[in-house]
Amino acid sequence: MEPDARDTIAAIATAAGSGGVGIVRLSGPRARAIGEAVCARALRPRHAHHVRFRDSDGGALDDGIALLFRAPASYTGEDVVELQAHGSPAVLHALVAACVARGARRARPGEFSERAFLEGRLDLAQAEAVADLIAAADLQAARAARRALDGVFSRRVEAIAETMLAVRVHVEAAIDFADEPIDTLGGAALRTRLAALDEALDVLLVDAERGRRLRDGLHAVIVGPPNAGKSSLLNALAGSDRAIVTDVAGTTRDLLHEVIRVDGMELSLVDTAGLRDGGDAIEREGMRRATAELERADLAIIVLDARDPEHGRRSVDAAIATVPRRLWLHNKADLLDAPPAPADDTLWLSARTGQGIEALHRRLSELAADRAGGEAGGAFTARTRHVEALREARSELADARVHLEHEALELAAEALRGAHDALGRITGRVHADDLLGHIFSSFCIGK
Ligand SMILES: Nc1nc2c(c(=O)[nH]1)N(C=O)[C@@H](CNc1ccc(C(=O)N[C@@H](CCC(=O)O)C(=O)O)cc1)CN2
Ligand SMILES: Nc1nc2c(ncn2[C@@H]2O[C@H](COP(=O)(O)OP(=O)(O)OP(=O)(O)O)[C@@H](O)[C@H]2O)c(=O)[nH]1
Ligand SMILES: [Mg+2]
Repeated sequence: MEPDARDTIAAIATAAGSGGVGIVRLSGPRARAIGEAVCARALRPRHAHHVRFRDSDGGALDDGIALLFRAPASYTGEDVVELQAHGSPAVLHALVAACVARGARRARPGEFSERAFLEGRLDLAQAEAVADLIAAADLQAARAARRALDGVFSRRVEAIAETMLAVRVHVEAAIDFADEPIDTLGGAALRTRLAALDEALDVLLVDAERGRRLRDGLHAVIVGPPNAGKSSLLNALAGSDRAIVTDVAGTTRDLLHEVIRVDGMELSLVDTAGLRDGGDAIEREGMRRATAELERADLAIIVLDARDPEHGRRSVDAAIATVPRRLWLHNKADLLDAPPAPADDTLWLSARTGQGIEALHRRLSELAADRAGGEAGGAFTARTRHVEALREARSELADARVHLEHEALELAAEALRGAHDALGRITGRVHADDLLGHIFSSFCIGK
């Protein structure tokens, strides 16, 4: 849409509920006219005016501060007016209604940031970082979202995309000289560049996966042999009788999800069916689901019976092979005669008496703090969508390299285009409208 064909949107920008101050924001070509009508006076750009806000009949609604930002120097890149009133929901809703009466439309969720994107003020990953910053549960996640908003992630994507483009141009040019072998057309240089691209993508993918954990928290799967106390542990951590606990081995069959907070971070926990050879059809299906769940786990919490920790170890070891982090718990420590000496990666505890649960919480806190790989690295937040796009880019790039080795230049060009598009989707250079709708509709209204 052309900027001047756009309508003017209005929404409460501050959180729901009462507060000291509440802000109604207008953005669009008529923001100034509507704002000046509500304030019954002219507004000077970037000047704080103390004014009386008026409804459409001229009645006084409140007094407050009005600000005008002229396009393009505003958050959205359009004319923006802020009406900063007392933070009463009744007053703020009436202010929005006063704007609507003068021709504004109520904004959809995320529409201010969507406009900032459409005006080129933010790219898509940065706009997503705005939402991630607002939703950040702890300071670590907030700092990382702030870096993504500053473009730390986007710049790395763009740098790779730029090299990718140069490589595409090279390959497309080589297609025009199809009779020549690629090696006379700078094939060696091309191979070097592709290898470097591959390397850069790999490094970025690792950082983006870390960024996803920063945003989404950790996903932990509780595994172990039947009857070890996995469901009891879930209940102890969740602080409720979420899962059925019995002394029958094979009680849990289906996956059971529960989310807890560890120092602000979301830790999603999944209780699973005990792993063992055999079992009935239902139990075997339960074990299959447990194993599948482990494939997307950041952390395996392994529960063993402290009296016989070797029991069931073989099935457990096989199941957790791909999980990056493990926490070994020897449960039912209350049944041991003598408490064992503490060890680094093993905790002794009792889900029944609660002994050792405190130490487990401390260990989980450390894992929460470590999830970004330490603060030093300038970590940024990322989303599953970004991680998947990077994986796709990497796999297309791998295909391109194989095609190139076989002098299949057209196929190589096609794969490179796929890789380039996948990168473009991260920053929104390449986008489908339904992708935008999907992303911005998950924002809050007024952002
Ligand atoms: N009152 C208020 N506080 C707020 C916001 C807001 O919209 N209103 N923000 C909303 O998210 C955040 C700040 N983000 C903003 C981003 C850009 C511009 C802006 O006017 N940019 C212009 C001018 C730059 C300048 O003078 O420094 C520009 O980029 O051209 C304003 C706020 C947080 N605090
Ligand atoms: N003494 C003692 N008993 C426990 C402890 N934790 C669990 N139990 C008991 O061990 C039995 C099995 O507990 P569950 O939590 O159902 O074990 P599970 O690992 O989920 O078992 P499945 O779902 O069958 O795989 C129950 O009788 C629990 O009460 C503990 O710390 N100490
Ligand atoms: Mg169970």
